[in-house]
Amino acid sequence: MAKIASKSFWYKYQERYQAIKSVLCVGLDSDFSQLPEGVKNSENPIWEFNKTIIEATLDYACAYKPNLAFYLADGIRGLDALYKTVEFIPDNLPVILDCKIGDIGNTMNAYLSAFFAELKVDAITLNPLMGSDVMQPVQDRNAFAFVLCLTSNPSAADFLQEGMAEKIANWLQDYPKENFGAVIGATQRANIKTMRNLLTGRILLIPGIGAQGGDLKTVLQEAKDSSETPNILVNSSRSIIFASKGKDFATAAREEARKLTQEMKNALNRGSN
Ligand SMILES: O=C(O)c1cc(=O)[nH]c(=O)n1[C@@H]1O[C@H](COP(=O)(O)O)[C@@H](O)[C@H]1O
Repeated sequence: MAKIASKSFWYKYQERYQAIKSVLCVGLDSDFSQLPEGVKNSENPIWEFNKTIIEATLDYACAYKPNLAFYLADGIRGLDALYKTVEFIPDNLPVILDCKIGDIGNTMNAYLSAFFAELKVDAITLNPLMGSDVMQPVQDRNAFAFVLCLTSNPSAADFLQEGMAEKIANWLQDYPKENFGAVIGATQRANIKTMRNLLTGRILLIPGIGAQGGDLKTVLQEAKDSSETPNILVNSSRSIIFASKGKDFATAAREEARKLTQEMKNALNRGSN
């Protein structure tokens, strides 16, 4: 099995953070139905939109996270947009494909070939419900996955009550931090600190601020690691990319990314004083 040759997600994240001190992950949830009217008539609307959004937000992004669902929903054209998007993002910015996969070994290997060898993303999101079968192929390739641990949706409480989130966090301790991070939803306010303590040294991907209502300052205070790097990525999708649906969508996205990055820097600095 070919190992991932390029610099791994873990190192790309650390270097990008040190270079621009931003923990912002721009979510490319480029839902065709939500695109500005002016873009919808182009040959490949999602690609045209993404290119403009990436150019507008590049200075503030620590990482990008396209969500596979929105590309599949636009058929072959959407997949073409996804390939073009991943290729367009500069190599020093890590790309996380949000695909939430988790399956038996040979199926996992097919997914991993598709995403790491063909599409060439730096990391994926992974659903651990099937057990360790889903983790080993990632580690064997020296790839990187964010394991769903405590999600941002309302029904995540079902798993919390069963102690699943803590179980997954404890289970992760047997796997290298260079290969596995964890997803912790920003809406899980009461549990973020506990999860961070169980996941020391690991990169946490935190979705759920903005449109889903998670509180940015609390999240940053509780989720940041005690090391030199906060080891967090705070994802925002709709509130950035659809900040405006008019002709000014690129400047509106840039302004939203700038504002969020500044708010995050302030909150992180305040915590360290
Ligand atoms: O894995 C994810 O990224 C994810 C996990 C989770 O618990 N909650 C969650 O919202 N997400 C994803 O994060 C993004 C959130 O988008 P916004 O609510 O528009 O910022 C979407 O792509 C979701 O699929």
